[in-house]
Amino acid sequence: MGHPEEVDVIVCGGGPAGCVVAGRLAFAEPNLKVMLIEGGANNRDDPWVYRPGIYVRNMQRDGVNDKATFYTDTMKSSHLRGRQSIVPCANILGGGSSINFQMYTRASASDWDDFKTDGWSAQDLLPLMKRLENYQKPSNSDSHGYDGPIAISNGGCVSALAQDFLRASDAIGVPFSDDIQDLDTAHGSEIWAKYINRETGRRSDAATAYVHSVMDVQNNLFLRTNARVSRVIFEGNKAVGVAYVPARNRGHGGKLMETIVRARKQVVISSGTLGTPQILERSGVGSKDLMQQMDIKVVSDLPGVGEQYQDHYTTLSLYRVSNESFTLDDFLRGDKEAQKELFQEWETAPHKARLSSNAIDAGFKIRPTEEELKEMGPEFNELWDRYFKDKPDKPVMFGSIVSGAYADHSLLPPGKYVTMFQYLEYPASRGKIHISSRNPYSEPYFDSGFMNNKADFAPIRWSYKKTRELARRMDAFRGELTSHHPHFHPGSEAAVQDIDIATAKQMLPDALTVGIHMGTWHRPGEKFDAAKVHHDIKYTEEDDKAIDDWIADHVETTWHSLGTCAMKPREQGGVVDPRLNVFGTTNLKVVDLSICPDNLGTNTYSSALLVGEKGADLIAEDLGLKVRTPHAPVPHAPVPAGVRATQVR
Ligand SMILES: Cc1cc2nc3c(=O)[nH]c(=O)nc-3n(C[C@H](O)[C@H](O)[C@H](O)COP(=O)(O)OP(=O)(O)OC[C@H]3O[C@@H](n4cnc5c(N)ncnc54)[C@H](O)[C@@H]3O)c2cc1C
Repeated sequence: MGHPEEVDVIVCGGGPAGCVVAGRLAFAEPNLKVMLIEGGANNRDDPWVYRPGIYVRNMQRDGVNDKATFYTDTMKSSHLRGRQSIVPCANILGGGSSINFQMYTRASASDWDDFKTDGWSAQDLLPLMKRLENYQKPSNSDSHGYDGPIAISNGGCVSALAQDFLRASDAIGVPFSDDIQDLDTAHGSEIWAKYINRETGRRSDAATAYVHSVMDVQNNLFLRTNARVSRVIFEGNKAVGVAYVPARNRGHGGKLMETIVRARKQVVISSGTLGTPQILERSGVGSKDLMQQMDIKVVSDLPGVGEQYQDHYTTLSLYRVSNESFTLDDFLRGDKEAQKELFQEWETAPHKARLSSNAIDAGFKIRPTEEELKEMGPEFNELWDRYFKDKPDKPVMFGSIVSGAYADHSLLPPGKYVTMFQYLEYPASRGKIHISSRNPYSEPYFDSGFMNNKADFAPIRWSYKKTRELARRMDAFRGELTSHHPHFHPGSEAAVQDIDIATAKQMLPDALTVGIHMGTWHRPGEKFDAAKVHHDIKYTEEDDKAIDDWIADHVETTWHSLGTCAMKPREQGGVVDPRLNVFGTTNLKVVDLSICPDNLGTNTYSSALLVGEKGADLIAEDLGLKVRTPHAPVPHAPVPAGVRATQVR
């Protein structure tokens, strides 16, 4: 069917927030014509999307996999010791939810309250948090929902390493809980839940849940993919449509091939934290000075557009584990037998296959003790007093274990690994993104801002030590992979201990070099025994400096971008009002994570969905409609009516 040239509502960008808005509005009123325009490809029934265990492939950057766009810092950063950071974000229908790691967590109640915006407190948003969930885990918390389109479960399997992690967590003072996503708990560990449907084994992405579901039963939702929105069309200050170009710039004699679609009622920008400010600026909404430099007519002078970029910061350390452990390493490094076994398992019984998991089975949220705070320096302590002290529901760091190396396996020695992820949840550093030209194919000016506030070093240093202590107390622990740890002085107590001799001999029984001695180059590791680990490693000032250098050299995005079009008063640099209207315009809203005025301590898919649900309600209200629940049936994943998903079998 051809596409209409005029519709009622246009949604630009098919990430989680955009899919929720488009799907909810179209389902609310079959006579309302809604168009969703997405820059990437359609994700429908793509096995490289819906099989949960293959997600790391989405981070390949080989020119064939185009499911992600890679934003690189324009300038080298002195805060990263002269390095440029890279932030991949989604370029596919479903946005981040089609390529992300599927880790389910939620923001703390105080995160929403800290927005200090009418209608956006945690209490206001709780019904919407429930509305979006099909929670498939047992829980004592009353904060989850059971009839929504997004499935949350433990996936098809939970590895034994997760239990090992949880026991070791307890040993370092982080207690186990059955649900730390209750909006309150800030110090505890759990079996980490996943956006995977327990009944089908499939990834629970936002396009399948909100868009394909509606397109299966109605014909008022028009989907345009591989189409990049270049700008919003205004009549005066009123948004009346958008122009888009083909996603790939394939010549056309140097001319822009723009197609224009008109919107009778509303234009919604949902192109994500890094995409949305670029569309606004190309449309004349942004800093007046920048518009004038780019020769763009100013529609609304909003200097806050593209500013206050935030993320969470990841460092990761790799540990060796016993040869008996199940990890994804052989599968990931391309071992034919391992791949055949796991893919076949998926084909026969996807709901209980090892691939219907992300292999990230356990994790924790942590806050420092009074003693630990003393070690964390004046910059972090000042932030602590101002930001964390009186908000006991805010964790400082998350940690999680991956059963396998999250790394390029061609660069690793053979063997089995676990990855300890350390995530800084509320960095004090800030970055920015702005267009460098009015041409939609031009690279923007991007400054991730990573580590540009010194307060961010101490909590990452602290959590590196914590996860290291945890790893050493796991029964499966067999050493630390030298290349993925700080470079401590070889004489220091903190010096990294690589694989132990017993495990190395088991792994390579015929090798002539296992155990050779060449001083600090090669030294056989002592046989390891977790039961003998009773004290924490003591770090010197020099060791701490080695950790800080390692952080500057390696810290990267957690792919949780937010904040570049903040919902706050215009005079404070705000871009949208509490109803998500863009200041100085009419019929134009922004609905995605760019609207967050402050950080959210969570893996952000849940928050993007929530912002989408809130945006859908606000637009429905503007149009005199009401969102219908339950939503249209999700393809492959029917939710039996009236029975809690946790009780269905
Ligand atoms: C690699 C990765 C791993 C992650 N892991 C997790 C995880 O495990 N758990 C979790 O909770 N969260 C995770 N996240 C974060 C989560 O997926 C995001 O926070 C969420 O997707 C943000 O939603 P959004 O709607 O704001 O924007 P996005 O998901 O960024 O969606 C924006 C959409 O707009 C499109 N777009 C951009 N520009 C244009 C344009 N000009 N025209 C048309 N379309 C455009 C993009 O292609 C994209 O589809 C991860 C994200 C990534 C990238």
